Amino acid sequence: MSTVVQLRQGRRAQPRPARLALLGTGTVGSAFVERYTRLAAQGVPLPEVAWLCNSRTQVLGGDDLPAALAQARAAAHRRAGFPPWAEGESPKPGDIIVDATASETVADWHPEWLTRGVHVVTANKLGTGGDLGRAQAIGDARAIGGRYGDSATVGAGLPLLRSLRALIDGGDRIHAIEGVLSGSLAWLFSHHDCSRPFSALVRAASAAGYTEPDPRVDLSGEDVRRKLLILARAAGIALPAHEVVVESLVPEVLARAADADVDQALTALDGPLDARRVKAAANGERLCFVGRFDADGARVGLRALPIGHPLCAGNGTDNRVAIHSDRYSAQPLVIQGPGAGAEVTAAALLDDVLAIAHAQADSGERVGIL
Ligand SMILES: NC(=O)C1=CN([C@@H]2O[C@H](COP(=O)(O)OP(=O)(O)OC[C@H]3O[C@@H](n4cnc5c(N)ncnc54)[C@H](O)[C@@H]3O)[C@@H](O)[C@H]2O)C=CC1
Ligand SMILES: N[C@@H](CC=O)C(=O)O
Repeated sequence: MSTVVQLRQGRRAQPRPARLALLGTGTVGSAFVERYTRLAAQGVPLPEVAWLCNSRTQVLGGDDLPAALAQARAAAHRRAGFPPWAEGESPKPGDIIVDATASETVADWHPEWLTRGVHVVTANKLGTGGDLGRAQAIGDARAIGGRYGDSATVGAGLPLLRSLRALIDGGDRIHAIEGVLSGSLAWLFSHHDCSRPFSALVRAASAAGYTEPDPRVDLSGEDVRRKLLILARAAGIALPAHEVVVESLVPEVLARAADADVDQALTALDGPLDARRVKAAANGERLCFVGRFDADGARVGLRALPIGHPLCAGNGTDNRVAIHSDRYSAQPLVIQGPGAGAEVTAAALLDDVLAIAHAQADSGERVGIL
């Protein structure tokens, strides 16, 4: 074999390093950068962060990620136009998009990126927890294209989706899933003793990074609906969003408030929820926000449960979820642990990034080592 042929073959075999783009530099995106920086300093091999983007700007990653993050977060508000990441270089097959936004626009891109062989790792639940058509497009695209890391979308990385998929891969059918799926609502109802207004607790949960960017998404049951849809669809049930019966906690005046007025309008929660708390306590019950699907349908709402009820056993932001399947029919498989917070969510995103990087290395695909 001539030297030229050897050189050409050598070049072809050399994979281009995978690059990572972080979309979203808010609570979760910032925790992602913090954890990434810490892991990199520990010598964990990670794909290079090439870009950081938010709704206002796109900046290059480079060697000093915290500085790039600060630059992105300081960018001025922009009124209109394409999202900044849509105006720059397109990701290539093997690159990894980390979606730490709550954006419908970004979720709409998930199937497109996957089809192009770009991997998607997401904390944004709208991809598979929103419109059924989009969730199915993601399912089709991940079967032929990039990998989809969704650990952060349910339980903020608790091994829920992973366990569910392992049961299904092992031949089990899923009969029902029921549980406390909202970390912020779990925290709120475990702290709600009427000594402080419920609205003050909501502000505290928001400041701690447990709520969605708009806390009404949690309080309306919408966030739990999304998680229930993600679980049901992962179990093979093509459940449309409108078939989940949702009991919202949001009074009309809060639901209609403009974004700037939400904080003030939160006080509309105080009277009705104090009344429900007092009634439940008088009956020896505790308030729990529960989601459930089974053969009879799917339902999300606030329930008053006996204090010793297994779903009431968690603390703080704990999610507690029971999976009933063929092998777990007499007693369900129960998974419990912190289900909200920027650090656990960022850890779940990085777990998925690392799993993709390892799979790339194993299969000889593009792999980037920092
Ligand atoms: N806080 C938690 O415990 C958990 C949060 N999540 C999810 O993480 C996601 C992010 O939440 P937070 O960080 O609290 O939100 P945030 O509001 O603090 O940050 C959102 C970021 O997305 C950016 N963004 C919005 N539209 C964009 C677009 N079109 N293109 C690029 N960037 C865009 C914003 O500029 C901002 O930087 C949400 O989808 C949430 O549901 C998931 C699991 C747990
Ligand atoms: N707002 C969510 C955060 C995690 O998904 C919750 O309260 O559980």
